[in-house]
Amino acid sequence: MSTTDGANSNNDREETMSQVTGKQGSISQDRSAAKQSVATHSLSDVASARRAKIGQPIAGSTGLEARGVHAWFGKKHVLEDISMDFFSGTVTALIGPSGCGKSTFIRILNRMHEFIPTAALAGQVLLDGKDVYEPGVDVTKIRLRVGMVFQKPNPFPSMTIKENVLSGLRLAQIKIENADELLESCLRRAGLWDEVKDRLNEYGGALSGGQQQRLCIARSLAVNPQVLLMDEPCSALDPGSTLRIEETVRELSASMSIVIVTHNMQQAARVSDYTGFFLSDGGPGRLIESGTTEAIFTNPKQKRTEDYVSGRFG
Ligand SMILES: Nc1ncnc2c1ncn2[C@@H]1O[C@H](COP(=O)(O)OP(=O)(O)OP(=O)(O)O)[C@@H](O)[C@H]1O
Repeated sequence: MSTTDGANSNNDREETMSQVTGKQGSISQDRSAAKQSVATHSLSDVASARRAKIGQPIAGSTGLEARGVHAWFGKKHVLEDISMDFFSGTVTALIGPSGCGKSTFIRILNRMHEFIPTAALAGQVLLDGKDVYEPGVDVTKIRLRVGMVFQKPNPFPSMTIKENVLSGLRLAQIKIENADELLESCLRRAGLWDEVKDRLNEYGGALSGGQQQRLCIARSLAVNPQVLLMDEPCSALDPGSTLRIEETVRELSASMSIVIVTHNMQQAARVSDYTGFFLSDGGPGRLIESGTTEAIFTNPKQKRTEDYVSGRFG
């Protein structure tokens, strides 16, 4: 189908949005005004959008901001000039074809990129206005405030369910008064309590894949993160477990900022408030467009975004 045919193109976009959300999308008939520059949403846009939906933003937190981020592996430039805002109380999906730098970008957000010996970066990542890459910043504290859930569930196999949830506290040498209360609250927030409350001393490895992933989410929650980064958290899971994790993401987003990398357009549309579309045209990955998820799926400014969300490539 021709992508330059306006009528067909609009029909395709309407179809895409109704496929991914079950709703009819409203399509702008005129794309001539589309800007060629990268669109980013400001913290105030995010805040006001979210305020309208769920009330006041979380006190004491201004969120996470990436400013002009570049990344390299050795001499290979893999990310170019990425700026995005992630406000508390919102979910942002990062989408784009394989290899465009989504995982590298979220690893930069909690200083995991520097684990790789050839990795380098430029730019700023601000957490509540302070650069996490400033000299003297305690990296362990950043990783406690900005937690991460990976593609493959990775509970500690030789630890019980209870030990897994509380393991982050032990590693960070945080002492707490009432471990059992915290254990229950984390497992409840991760949507796993009812399934494991009578099995807390069994090994984490005895759980199903979906349960293991929710155990990993509970483990992240125990150290009370402000931001949760999720790198394709459902790609190894069946559809039922995927929906359960998506419900958990929506529930958790009331109290933190969540950034989720996903190849699943339906998932991006179901769980996120904002979406960023990344693309590499052979060179470094760039943020082609970001905005509200509804705008990205129903009325993208860039043709490449439209082509990607319509499944024409990637
Ligand atoms: N450890 C590494 N060493 C060298 N190059 C790497 C390394 N990790 C990633 N890259 C390269 O960096 C680029 C971005 O990779 P990245 O994994 O961030 O992309 P992605 O969009 O998350 O891909 P996918 O959707 O397949 O997970 C790719 O060209 C990849 O080959």
